[in-house]
This record gives sequence, structure tokens and C-alpha cells, in this order.
Amino acid sequence: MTGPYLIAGNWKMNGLNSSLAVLEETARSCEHLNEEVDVVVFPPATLLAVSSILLKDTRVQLGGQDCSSEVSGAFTGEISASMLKDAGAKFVILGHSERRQRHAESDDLVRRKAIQAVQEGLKAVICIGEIAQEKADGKTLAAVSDQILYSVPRTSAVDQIVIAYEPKWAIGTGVTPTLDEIAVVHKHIRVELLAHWGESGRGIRILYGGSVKPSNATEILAISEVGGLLVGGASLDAKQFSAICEHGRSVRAAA
Ligand SMILES: O=C[C@H](O)COP(=O)(O)O
Repeated sequence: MTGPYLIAGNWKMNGLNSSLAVLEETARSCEHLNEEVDVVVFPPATLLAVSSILLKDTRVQLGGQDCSSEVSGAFTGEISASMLKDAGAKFVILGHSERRQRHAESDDLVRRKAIQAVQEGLKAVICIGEIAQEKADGKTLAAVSDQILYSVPRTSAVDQIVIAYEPKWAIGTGVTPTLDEIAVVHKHIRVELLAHWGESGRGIRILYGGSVKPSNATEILAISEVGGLLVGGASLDAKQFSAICEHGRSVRAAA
């Protein structure tokens, strides 16, 4: 797809105040990027507000790693979409496989969270992807079709929806699908988005995530329906993450 790549760094449950130097270094390294790449980092919620001050007037945007499906009220421990926005977030990750598995989040809950996020003006990065058994059973495409059908709200605000394809078995393992496999799944996701949204489904960005490193970013980004990357481990290292962003700039500039 055309338009800037979105390179997203998910810090997961990592990051203390002492880690803010990584954000500052990332922002410095991304200064030269222009319209080829959008960069967003998802630090833990505890660092959002201070990160927002640090990243003011830089190329790096911020996101939360999850939000509540509720607006406000007696939901101890939850963080609402409006709180994320108030702290400086422009994005939120929803339905990450770690939350789907460890917190038993259903497709329907992810969809309701996404509705809240979109209503608050956040961009919802909705994660989908098969588990190892589904891949072994040849059910990858069926699994992602179901997740698109049930996890992604049918909003007309397509610019606020981002899909991240992350095969569970590729997350943090150092193992990635082949480039052909990534291409087949991304193409299938695009077909599903067009089926549900019509032509406007073409505007929904599809990211790939799962063991992305500087060494494989270029070849993955070159796949036609890949609109960016959701990076976990490598985003904790400013040099690696900015190298991935730089690969995005080079691939887009060469297109
Ligand atoms: O949200 C990021 C993904 O889960 C990928 O994590 P990873 O790059 O450490 O495999």
C-alpha cells in the first residue's frame, strides 16, 4: 500500500523512568525521517505522561498498550481511552495475543475496546494472528478472518483502524513466517477488509509483527500489503529500533 509506513514499538511490561533515555535517543535518531515513516512507541502506561512531554515536537508519537471497554467508573486497575488520550497517546494496541491468551480477552471485548478508542479519537492497532496449533492445522486464514469479523468494529473512521498481523508463534521467538507466508496472509487480510468495508478498506494499514529485527525489516516491508511493523523486543534498543525505521525510509524512498 502507499503512504508512510507505520513503525510501532511495543515496550510491553518494560520501562522505568531510567528508560526514558531510550525514548530520547529514538527521537533523536528519527529526526531526519520525513513523510516516508510514521513512528509510534508504546511505553508502559506509567511513562506515558512524562514521555509525552519528552517527545513534544519530535517525530515520535505515543500509544497505550491497552484500554478499557468502559468509559469510566468502578473498574479498578483499568485505564480508559480518554485517560490515554489525556496522557498524550494518539494510538492504542488492542487484542495483543498476550492479552488474548493470558487475560482471556475475547474478540467481542477487543471490539468493544476498539469502539471506545475510536470514539476518543485514538488510532486502534488491533492485533490478530493464529496460534501454532492453528497454523499446524492449516487454519491460519480462517483464524484471521474470524478475528477481523468479530474483533474489528465496523466504523467508518477507517483512518483510526490499524490491523497488526502477529502470528503468536513468531512473537519473541526469533522465528518468522516465510516472506511468502506473510504475503499470503496480508493479501487475505486486505481481501477481508475490502469485503467488510468496500473500497475504503483499502485505506486500513496492515502491520506485520513477530521477531522483527533490523536484519529482516527491509524484506518484510517490501511485501506489497505490509504497511508497517509492530516491533517488540527490538524497540527496547534505540539503535535497533531506529535502524528498523531507517529501513522503512529506504524502502519507501526506493518505491
Ligand atoms: O507487539 C509486538 C509483538 O508482540 C512482537 O514482539 P517481538 O518483536 O518481541 O517478537
